[in-house]
Amino acid sequence: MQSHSNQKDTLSNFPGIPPFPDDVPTAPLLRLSSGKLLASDPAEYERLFQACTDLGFFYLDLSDSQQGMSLLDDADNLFKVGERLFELSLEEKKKYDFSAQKSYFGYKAQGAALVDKQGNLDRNEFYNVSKDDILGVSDPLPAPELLTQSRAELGSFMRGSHAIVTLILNILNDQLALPKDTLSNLHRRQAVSGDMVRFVKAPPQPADDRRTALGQHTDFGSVTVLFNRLGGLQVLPPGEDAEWLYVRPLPGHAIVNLGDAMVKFTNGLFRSNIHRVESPPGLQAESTRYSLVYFARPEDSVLLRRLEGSEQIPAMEDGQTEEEINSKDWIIRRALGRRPDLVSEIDFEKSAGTEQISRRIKV
Ligand SMILES: O=C(O)CCC(=O)C(=O)O
Ligand SMILES: [Fe+2]
Repeated sequence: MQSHSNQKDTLSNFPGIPPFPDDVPTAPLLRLSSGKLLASDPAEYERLFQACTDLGFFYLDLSDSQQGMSLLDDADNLFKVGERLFELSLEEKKKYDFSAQKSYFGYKAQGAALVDKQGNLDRNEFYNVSKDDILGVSDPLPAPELLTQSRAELGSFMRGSHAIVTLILNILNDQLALPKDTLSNLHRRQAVSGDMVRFVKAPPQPADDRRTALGQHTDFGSVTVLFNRLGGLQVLPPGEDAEWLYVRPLPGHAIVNLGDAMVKFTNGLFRSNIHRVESPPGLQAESTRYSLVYFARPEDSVLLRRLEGSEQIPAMEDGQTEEEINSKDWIIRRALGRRPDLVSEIDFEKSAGTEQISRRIKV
């Protein structure tokens, strides 16, 4: 179905953006096709399962299905909204920082979070928009006028992203031979959850002082759908001597990764890969980096524990215990635990996710 010229288009750079360099090490992510997954192609199902067990990160080609194309259009619209959103004054944006109320939605200024144990601060700003707010599952939070005007675009992007997440969950459910709809029933679109869109902006860094913009972490939830144009995202593959590798942004594709919840549900069968954001490589370092993310998380009350009902999910080992924590508490602990303005003494271990499992290093 895909012509060669189409393949070439998807590999070229984004228009108007300096090229991603050819001489930096990049991660060998599998490229999956949304068209084939939607058409229930068994080989593509198998590749999805592989990607989720090996790396927990993959590209999803959205240019080869109607549903994918429409999500790409929605993402384009929101990139424009994101640029305008961060142009608002810091004073205005800070009105929407709700972290003091233990909410992870709203604004986070640059430098509000630690990137490492040495105390270095982050170099990007976020704005998190709740899916429940936009889709009418919960009451709307106060928001800048621009976001109020963009509710239709946000809703369309959220529905499109949630549909892709549900497709992925249903295929994984099938591959694991879990009882029908086990995974999707933990992620119902109209149920209360931490699902959200994140707008990210990282300004260019001074040439003599380029540092980590977003510290290494695993995502907290289930499935993340990420749109990048400039490089800078890096992943740490499994293993003792692993080195950080860039993820090259591809036009027409989303970057999809699994989060901690999927590791817990499958007792470590699926991976939630450690990643971070550095200054963009090569000529791209001079540009402002924007990204757009949809985070799907389990519904708030879901316990993050091994699922019953699949022979493929490893049994608990003798002496292995599971913490009793639900999705909502997990997200708050992880998300706000590294904010010096909120926590008097930061405990990196306490706010950690599944990094240790992700590294796949036997101790
Ligand atoms: O900006 C990016 O490319 C990645 C952001 C990210 O990893 C996150 O927000 O969790
Ligand atoms: Fe992330």
